[in-house]
Amino acid sequence: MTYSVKEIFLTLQGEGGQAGRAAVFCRFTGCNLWSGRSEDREKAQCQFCDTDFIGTDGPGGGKFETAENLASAIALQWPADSDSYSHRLVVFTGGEPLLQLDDALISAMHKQGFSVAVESNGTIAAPETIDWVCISPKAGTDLVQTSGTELKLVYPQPGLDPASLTALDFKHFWLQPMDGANQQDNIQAAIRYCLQHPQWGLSLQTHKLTGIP
Ligand SMILES: C[S@@+](CC[C@H](N)C(=O)[O-])C[C@H]1O[C@@H](n2cnc3c(N)ncnc32)[C@H](O)[C@@H]1O
Ligand SMILES: Nc1nc2[nH]cc(C(=O)O)c2c(=O)[nH]1
Ligand code: SF4
Ligand SMILES: [Mg+2]
Repeated sequence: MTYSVKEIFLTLQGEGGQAGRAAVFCRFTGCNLWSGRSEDREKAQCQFCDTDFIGTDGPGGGKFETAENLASAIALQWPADSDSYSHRLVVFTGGEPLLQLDDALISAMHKQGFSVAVESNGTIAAPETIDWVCISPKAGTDLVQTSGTELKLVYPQPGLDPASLTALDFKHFWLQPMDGANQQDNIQAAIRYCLQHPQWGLSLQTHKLTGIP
């Protein structure tokens, strides 16, 4: 299949349980919960997105005809230093990566020596061979992927109480303050919630604090 990619870049994972780790990010084009156009935001199922995932015009973006071609483009971003080989990590995100991430691409990344992580909204089942599954549920949508490595809830979301998620099969539970107009209030609210509900930890978007991509 042909993969549509907005951008590919090396950075530090900014969020969740792998925050601080070097990773190549592959951001796929397109999402099933929003068109990505500002004029459609009010009627979208997900209205707080902080990301441009339209088109293939970002750094390293484009159309990739095969899994092997895309895997090679991702691997080229990793530092050449041989000591770093065992730490190879790719994070597939978007947009919604599970619209495109398939067994062929996961397998091609494993052949290149990469651990494979995904950031998904949980409305599409994740292939079982993914090494690190981060699910970030969205209010008013059907959660299909109810297990994984970490559940990262953008907080607060009217209509989605964290307590309704705590019985799901995840190793880690994070509250990530919603970025936007009320960010400072949202950070304080998330801190208060974590203090009272210790199953939850705080996930700050550290790449925004440091100004890296
Ligand atoms: C842009 S999304 C792409 C992956 C996938 N579509 C999803 O929603 O999980 C990457 C991460 O950013 C989070 N996110 C998006 N907008 C945000 C915002 N305004 N504040 C905090 N986190 C946000 C998402 O919940 C998700 O965990
Ligand atoms: N540094 C960095 N970490 C991230 N973790 C999740 C991201 C995403 O947009 O999916 C993201 C991102 O865009 N940048
Ligand atoms: S589901 Fe993810 S990519 Fe899609 S609009 Fe929401 S935050 Fe953005
Ligand atoms: Mg992001």
